[in-house]
Amino acid sequence: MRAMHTSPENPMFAAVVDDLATHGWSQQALFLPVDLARALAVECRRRYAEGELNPAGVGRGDAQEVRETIRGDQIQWIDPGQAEACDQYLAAMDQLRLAINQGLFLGLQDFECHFALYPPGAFYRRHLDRFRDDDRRMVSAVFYLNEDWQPQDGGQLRMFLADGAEPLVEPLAGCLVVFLSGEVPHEVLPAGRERLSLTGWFRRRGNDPF
Ligand SMILES: O=C(O)CCC(=O)C(=O)O
Ligand SMILES: [Fe+2]
Repeated sequence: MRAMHTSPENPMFAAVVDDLATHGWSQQALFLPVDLARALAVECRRRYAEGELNPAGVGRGDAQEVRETIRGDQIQWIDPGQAEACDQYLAAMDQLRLAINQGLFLGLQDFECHFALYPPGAFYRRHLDRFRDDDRRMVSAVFYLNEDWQPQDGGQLRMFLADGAEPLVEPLAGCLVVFLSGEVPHEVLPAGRERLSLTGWFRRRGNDPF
């Protein structure tokens, strides 16, 4: 990846920070090169074909359960050192984490993220990304991997903003959406074709002394 995309001076990072501060969300149409989105899509499809993705759950810890009437995506958490494309993505997101900390003083400590694959017809009903018993998730970030996505393919992300606006985002390859996890309810509309993304959360340190 070219240095431009991970430099803290990247004007796109400044735009994300500014948008988060003023509107609670941000959309960057070409946050990372489409080549990287393509490599991530290949990696996601490979893992799906090998049976590594699992139906996503709702809730947290022992209370977690699969409920396809709420969400129908299949996910796999990613770790560093598994694939070059994933590592490039994680490096970019770490730079973004530092930029957000510099601009908004959120004290973001880490970033957790998973591949998500919505088979045709899958959706995710309106929800907030923060758990009742765990408020470490501060900022949600979704990076889309779908080339040639058409509006009639559905699968848009709809956000419900405090001012009543309900912006829709097409899940187009290279696009990043970032929003405040505890403040922006959102939903994924039914996707007419397979829809791929990387969904993640910047988290602050927990209160737990361990
Ligand atoms: O894929 C998206 O557009 C959003 C996914 C989402 O809301 C989630 O995984 O919590
Ligand atoms: Fe969400």
